[in-house]
Amino acid sequence: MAITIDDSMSARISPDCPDDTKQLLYHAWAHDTSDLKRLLDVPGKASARDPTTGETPLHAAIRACGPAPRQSDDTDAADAEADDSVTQEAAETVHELFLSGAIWNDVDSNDETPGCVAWRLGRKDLYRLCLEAGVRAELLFGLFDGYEELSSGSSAEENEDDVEIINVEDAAPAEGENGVAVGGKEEGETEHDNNNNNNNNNPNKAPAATPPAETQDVNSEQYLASHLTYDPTKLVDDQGNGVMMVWETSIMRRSVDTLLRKTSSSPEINSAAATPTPTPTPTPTPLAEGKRILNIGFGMGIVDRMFAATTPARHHIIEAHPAVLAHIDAGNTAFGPAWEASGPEDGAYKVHRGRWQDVVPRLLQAGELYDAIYFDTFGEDYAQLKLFFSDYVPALLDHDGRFGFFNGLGADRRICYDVYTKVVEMHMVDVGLDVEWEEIHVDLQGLEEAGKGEWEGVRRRYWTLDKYRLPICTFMGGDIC
Ligand SMILES: C[S@@+](CC[C@H](N)C(=O)[O-])C[C@H]1O[C@@H](n2cnc3c(N)ncnc32)[C@H](O)[C@@H]1O
Repeated sequence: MAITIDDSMSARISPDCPDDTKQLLYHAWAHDTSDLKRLLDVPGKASARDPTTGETPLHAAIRACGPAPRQSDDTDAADAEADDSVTQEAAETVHELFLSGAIWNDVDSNDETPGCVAWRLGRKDLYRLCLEAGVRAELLFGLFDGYEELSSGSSAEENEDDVEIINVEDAAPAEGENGVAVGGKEEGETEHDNNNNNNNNNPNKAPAATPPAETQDVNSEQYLASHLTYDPTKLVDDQGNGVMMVWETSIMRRSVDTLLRKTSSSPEINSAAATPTPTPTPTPTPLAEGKRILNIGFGMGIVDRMFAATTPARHHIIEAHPAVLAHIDAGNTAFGPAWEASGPEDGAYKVHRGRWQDVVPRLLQAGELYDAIYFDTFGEDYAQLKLFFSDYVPALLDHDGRFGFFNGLGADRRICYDVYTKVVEMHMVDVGLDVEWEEIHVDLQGLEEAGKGEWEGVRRRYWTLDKYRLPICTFMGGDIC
């Protein structure tokens, strides 16, 4: 059920808001940039917040614009001009706030970041400013080696104890943005201890926007020591975290099709990731057989069953969790000893036991090279995915091969998903990889509400978006067709 949000000033700036914060919010709301600048004289002020509503100056500046007028032939030219001028003023205020260290992904009491407000109101230019700030902040965190994972922030109540906000300008010669890991998990010792309490270190299964207070970290070590439960529709750990769910089957299908398709037969590849366009359902494409395939993360074996059906020349699977390996050993899957023995030569079909971080160097040493690599782990942060595609993909992938990964980065919130898309693109370029995004529709029926439908028995709704951006990564100058 859609929640109605009251965007009025009286609803957002509470009577008990401290005076200095009130002044900031009023000036931001009025787009009074020059006076606001005067008030932003102390680091941290740009991210002050109303203790009741969580309103920050960024929220106020964006919210004050109201909904964007609908474009129609009857739009009054004078009204359109007036609106342009408001947007322009708001953009200046937002820009100034970012320069002064405003945090792009603080959430208010409606569980909205400033970017979420901009999107809801149809203020695309302001949304873009928030997106760009998020990308800069995340790249900056990367330079500091500070990835934990993109976080969509936490609720205002969780931030009541905010004490100090450090402006990253003090720490690095950047553009004055606050460093914040966007999309995910817990943060290190930064101001975002206060903002990003989403503790799910898993780029694949991204955290929910506002985790329950009892949410605990999911880290790789704990995950790999946890008890797992398989049922016909999902694999969950002993905290109830969804490791893999059957609703993702269509995403696995498209991933395999994209990695192994012989020719590009659909027009749906869309590299303008942050401004996606709807894509038609593709016609089935013929898949290449006899390829050399590496899949990291067995889970429910969904993607491996699809890979296996193409009769690969090599099919290597890396899996680290003892319970998943025991599930395979117990004969519950088609990937036991008989499958391993069925390969075209010794060792061609194999489940490599252990963490990919330990197994992959051995594969490299053995001179393995693959045509298709898929990466979908659990309990790991973005830094691990980045490490994999930066340090290992260039050595493991044949020159015209394709690499893909489960793209759940920041998938609990549109802006985090968009920020991650850009960040991944930039990091891939750094290592000579090109990424194109195929946008596919996700049927959200049964996925709408936490704890219900598909999410019954799963503690966090890690997917909320109706579009999945499927990455297709190739070497630059290569041909994805
Ligand atoms: C999301 S599931 C993979 C689902 C799979 N794509 C499918 O189609 O069913 C993630 C898997 O990665 C495994 N995993 C997590 N960390 C790993 C690591 N460091 N090395 C290898 N496997 C890992 C988990 O145990 C789990 O089986």
